[in-house]
Amino acid sequence: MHEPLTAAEYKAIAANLELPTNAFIDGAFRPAKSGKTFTTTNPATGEVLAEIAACDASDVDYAVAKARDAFEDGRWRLQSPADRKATLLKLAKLLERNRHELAVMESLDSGKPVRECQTVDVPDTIHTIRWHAELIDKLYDNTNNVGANALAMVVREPVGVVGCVLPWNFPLLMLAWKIGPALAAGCSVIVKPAQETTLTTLRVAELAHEAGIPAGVFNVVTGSGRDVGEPIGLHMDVDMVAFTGSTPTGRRFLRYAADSNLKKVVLECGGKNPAVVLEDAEDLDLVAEQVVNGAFWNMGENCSATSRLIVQASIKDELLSRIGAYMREWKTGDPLDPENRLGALVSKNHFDKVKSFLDDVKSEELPVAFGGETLKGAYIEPTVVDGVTPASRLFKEEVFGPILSVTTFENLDEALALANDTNYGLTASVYTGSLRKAIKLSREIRAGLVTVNCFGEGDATTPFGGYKESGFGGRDKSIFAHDNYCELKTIWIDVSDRSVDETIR
Ligand SMILES: NC(=O)C1=CN([C@@H]2O[C@H](COP(=O)(O)OP(=O)(O)OC[C@H]3O[C@@H](n4cnc5c(N)ncnc54)[C@H](O)[C@@H]3O)[C@@H](O)[C@H]2O)C=CC1
Ligand code: BAL
Repeated sequence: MHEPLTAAEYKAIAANLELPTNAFIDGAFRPAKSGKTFTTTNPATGEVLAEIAACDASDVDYAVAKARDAFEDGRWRLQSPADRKATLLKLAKLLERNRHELAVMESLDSGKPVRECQTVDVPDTIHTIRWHAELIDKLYDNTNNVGANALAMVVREPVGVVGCVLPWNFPLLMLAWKIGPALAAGCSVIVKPAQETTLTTLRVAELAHEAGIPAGVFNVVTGSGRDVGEPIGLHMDVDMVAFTGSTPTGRRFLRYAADSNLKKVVLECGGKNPAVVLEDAEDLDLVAEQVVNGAFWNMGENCSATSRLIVQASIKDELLSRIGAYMREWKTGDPLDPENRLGALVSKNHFDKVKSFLDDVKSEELPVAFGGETLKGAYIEPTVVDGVTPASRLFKEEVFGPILSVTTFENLDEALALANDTNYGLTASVYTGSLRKAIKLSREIRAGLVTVNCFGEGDATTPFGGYKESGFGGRDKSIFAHDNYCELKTIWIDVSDRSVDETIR
């Protein structure tokens, strides 16, 4: 069902797309109150795609008021679990019906290869919504064993109005990671997509309305971080913010919460993720394939991207030659051509940031093993840089682009020290044929997700999020994500003899 189409078929869909341009509040598309707009462009061509409503604090206030009304009157949260589940499953079906349109819209707006949008982003988005829908009527509240004199219940209640502030690298999927559990829990949401990638979020809101999610429950307020993100963060009537993006902006949300109503904050931020390859790794072809996938999937615009290859010195040359062979399969070019595995970077600004790392590589005279050049437009060749030491900016800072650094080690302790030599702690991969070493490294690397002899983000059942400056307050995905969007309430009822009516006794 999610097989890619041909380039000609994708281009035909692109030519006939109707693009949403207004915010979606209280069940309807609405322009910004100010009437202002911003331009969204296709980063692969520079072509203008649409003028989108540039909302501000007054639109946020309106959306929060509508979301609060919806929450308080219970039009969603008080529906039976079976009814909410049915509506979210209907949304999953509508996403499936519109899968080609969504894949093309995502590709045009972000520069992502349509092949990835079609085979990864859209199906994973649908699966995420479905997984959280299916969870709704399978959760039980607790009755605790507190003895004969009391009845103690611990029940989950939806946290309330949730601001979901999203990044541009996986617009559909990050939307699903937030709204899946939030809507399943019974919350109302105000989604703020990244300005670079607004289109698919608006389309999903429209489909959610068609599926039967009541007005006011799923709102999208479009605009900049300053004009929309900040007012959400500072709002006194927003109960929680779920954020994915950079660590500096994540820090701001903690400040906003401290300066307003102590709203709950869950942050999923950056990474500087190592792949540690030991000389006893059993299959170097598999390692090369996984490292290339980890480093260059989504142009490296991925918080979980493998960005530091930490390899035992004795096998470095052999591994690099196999990595080079796999890289030949990763063609860069027109995102609407399903032959291409890398598309354009998301914007000229971001291209300039990633290019600055290539400029550093040149000025530090680091050996470039593969790639290293920019291509016409916002494209950067997949690049592998050898001989990188912990002193280099490339070893320390998140690149968020297709550049992999290579550093060697001699023994396990050195490997572990290099892997942990970062302020981040999101993901790591370990490649070894020794179970003992795999367990030692996966337990001692300080990261929220460690994959052994593979690269990936787990599936819908496993939590995703980071240690250290990669995350705060909770995890995305899995039943743990559902818990983020719930408050726990204890109800303690005295059932001791003294409370029993004498006439009944
Ligand atoms: N998943 C991740 O870990 C992501 C990491 N990044 C990293 O961040 C770098 C910068 O990318 P940006 O798009 O600037 O990320 P960002 O963290 O600034 O943006 C993420 C979201 O926060 C909003 N935002 C920005 N400034 C805000 C503010 N002052 N108050 C409230 N909301 C605000 C944005 O509009 C967007 O919706 C990238 O180069 C990459 O290194 C970017 C996107 C995703
Ligand atoms: N890879 C999914 C999470 C992120 O990049 O933000």
